[in-house]
Amino acid sequence: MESSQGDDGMTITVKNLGKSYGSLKALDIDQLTIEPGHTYGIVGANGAGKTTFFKCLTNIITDYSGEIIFDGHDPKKENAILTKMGIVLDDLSVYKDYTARFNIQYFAGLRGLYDVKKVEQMADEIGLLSVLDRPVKTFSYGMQKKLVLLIALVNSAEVLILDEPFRGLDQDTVKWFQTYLRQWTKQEAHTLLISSHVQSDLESLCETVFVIDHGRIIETLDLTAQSTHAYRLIATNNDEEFENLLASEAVSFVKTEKGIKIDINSESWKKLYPQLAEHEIVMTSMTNVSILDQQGGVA
Ligand SMILES: Nc1ncnc2c1ncn2[C@@H]1O[C@H](COP(=O)(O)OP(=O)(O)OP(=O)(O)O)[C@@H](O)[C@H]1O
Repeated sequence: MESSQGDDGMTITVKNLGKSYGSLKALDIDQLTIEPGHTYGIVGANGAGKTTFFKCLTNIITDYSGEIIFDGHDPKKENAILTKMGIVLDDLSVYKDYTARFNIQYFAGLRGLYDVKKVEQMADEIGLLSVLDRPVKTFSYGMQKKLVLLIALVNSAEVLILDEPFRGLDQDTVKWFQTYLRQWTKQEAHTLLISSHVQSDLESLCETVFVIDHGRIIETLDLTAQSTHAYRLIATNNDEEFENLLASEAVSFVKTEKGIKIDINSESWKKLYPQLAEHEIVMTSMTNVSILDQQGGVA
């Protein structure tokens, strides 16, 4: 088994990972590596297997087949390795009868780390300072979400695993956490793995995105490599003529329900674009296509 030492961060390798609920195969991942110091997203439809995957990674689910290895350590046998991880799952499992401050102290104390000033400053910035001494059961969903995120962030983790971390948060708080995470991931050896149904969250935070479908990783998108492409959905006054022109000039395109998808940075499109007027083709709309909608690219 491979092993890395010191402060180089943690490599997570997944091999032949399988998890079933009764007859339902919820997870079936052949091979996947999470490199230290990188940022990863995971996308997939409801029920695709994201939470199950995160629960296996964090040892909440242990009856999986195959292996998950952290720097040569099997977390099922050596669960101390999990103290290097900060985890936020959607079920908000904290001690609800106790105060927010107790929960922060308790979970941070498990790692022997607790910087009161840092915690209070962060709590202040996200509007939790005045309620730190209230029992968590009196918190709204959003306040509880802020608390579990705060706990994950103050714990000086090397790896953050965040399942839908921004669901239920207001826009200002989402921006605060995104800014914090961007700074956090810039520090060497910090690794982020995040799921979100909001594509812009992943685009702004992740270098690599795994697409999961029925428990399988069906695609791995390199968002850094795709940044040179700029896909647009274009509608015109005469789509049929427009498509003929694109085909005759060898401009790659995909016809979708919402319009004709084109990489407007491609050389062939740049050459064709000035000719549209000659052919009496007028663009009636042009909208951005998210990178994560570009799976499979342009034909
Ligand atoms: N405890 C459980 N018992 C039985 N089936 C389960 C259980 N947990 C999850 N499943 C099933 O496993 C599959 C994967 O669920 P999972 O929660 O991992 O999906 P997800 O991608 O996180 O979905 P969502 O985006 O809706 O949160 C689904 O078909 C789900 O119904």
